[in-house]
Amino acid sequence: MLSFSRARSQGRNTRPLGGGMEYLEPKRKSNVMGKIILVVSLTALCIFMLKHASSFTSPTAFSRSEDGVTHVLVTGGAGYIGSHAALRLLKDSYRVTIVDNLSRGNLGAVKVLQGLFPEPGRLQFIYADLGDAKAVDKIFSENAFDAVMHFAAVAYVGESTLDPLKYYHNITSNTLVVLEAVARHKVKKLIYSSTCATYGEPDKMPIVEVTPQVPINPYGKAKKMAEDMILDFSKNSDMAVMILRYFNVIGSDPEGRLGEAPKPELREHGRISGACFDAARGVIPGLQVKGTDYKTGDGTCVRDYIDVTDLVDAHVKALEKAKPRNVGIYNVGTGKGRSVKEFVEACKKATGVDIKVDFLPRRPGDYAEVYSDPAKILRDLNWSARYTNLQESLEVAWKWQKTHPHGYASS
Ligand SMILES: O=c1ccn([C@@H]2O[C@H](COP(=O)(O)OP(=O)(O)O[C@H]3OC[C@@H](O)[C@H](O)[C@H]3O)[C@@H](O)[C@H]2O)c(=O)[nH]1
Repeated sequence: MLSFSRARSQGRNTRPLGGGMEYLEPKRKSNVMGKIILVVSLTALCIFMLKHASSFTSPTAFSRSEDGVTHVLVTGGAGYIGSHAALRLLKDSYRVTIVDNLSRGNLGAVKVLQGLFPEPGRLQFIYADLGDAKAVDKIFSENAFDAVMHFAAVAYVGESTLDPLKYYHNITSNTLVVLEAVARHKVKKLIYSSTCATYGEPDKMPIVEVTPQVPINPYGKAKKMAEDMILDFSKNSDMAVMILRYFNVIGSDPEGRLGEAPKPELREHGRISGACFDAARGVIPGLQVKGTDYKTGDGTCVRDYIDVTDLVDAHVKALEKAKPRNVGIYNVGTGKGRSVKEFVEACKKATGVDIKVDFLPRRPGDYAEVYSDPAKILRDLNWSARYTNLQESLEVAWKWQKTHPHGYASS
């Protein structure tokens, strides 16, 4: 049989096919013998490829874990939390497919990941909207996912009160599309990004997983609806489900590769961390603290700030420990509440900037105080937050912010 090296030495073109195989361009003017050899070689190549189909699939069709590598679909993987999760999964040798419509996420984050993991079969990015059920089904048909981590969602409490239909549609309808695809294609595991906002404003702190969920804003209500859809579906399914209720996520990759880069046009709805950094950089004149008359120690809202590195660690643990026909619901927080005023002081120290602060009336949709009891996740998944120093988490995030004044557009 004609070897590829000999073909090359004869000046003939070859190109990689993946899996260590190459496509051999036929000689233009060959004799009959040459043609026979070529046909035999290509037939042998085809048989070999069919037998080892998973190694030769195109870049838009990754395989399931038959080759020992678990394939995880990360929806919203171009976003802040999704990109950090994808990085962690890739570091842990998972195969990752990111699906994102880039409405809130950044292509720059995907490019960073592609630069870090360029090897074939590690990471693919598919630009698609989860609202497009046909496109989603095609993605599931062309790939074989072992697990889905469903991060993609709009996620600003303030915005949800101003544009509730966007939230109800994006969060519930898109989750339904994902669930239908998961069911049709028999994906074994689902890890869902839920939120402390589903609890609303409970009477008793800290919040445990059985604390009644009485959300008070459209964001929390839509997330609760999505949880309910997943729970109802899971009752007659073999799927392993983990629902993670995040508290307030901060920080960024300690190695400075990824960060939080919200869209500038959404700044008015932005989270406290983004607003603090924008104020420290001088992009906005100062930080607006929204509400000082809450029944809390200093009158500002209390939140439980969880570092994104810890959060993605919880996802990997959830993925590893998810069991068929089982649902795990976990709070992901530090167990410690900090007021907005405390947050601002920590941010001033972390950035070294004496941020100007203005005090404004309450923001609609806000609840006074939430912090988690993280005992259940420690007991079941052996997870606890390690980065619990608020200032240190903000210092790490600030480093990325300073080197990326225009977000990923700076890279
Ligand atoms: O500019 C700002 C932004 C926020 N805040 C205050 O800071 C506190 C935290 O607000 P954020 O918008 O950062 O976060 P929220 O608590 O509203 O929700 C956040 O945590 C739960 C997640 O699931 C949500 O996706 C996330 O947005 C609130 O009291 C808010 O009013 C300000 O005072 N000024």
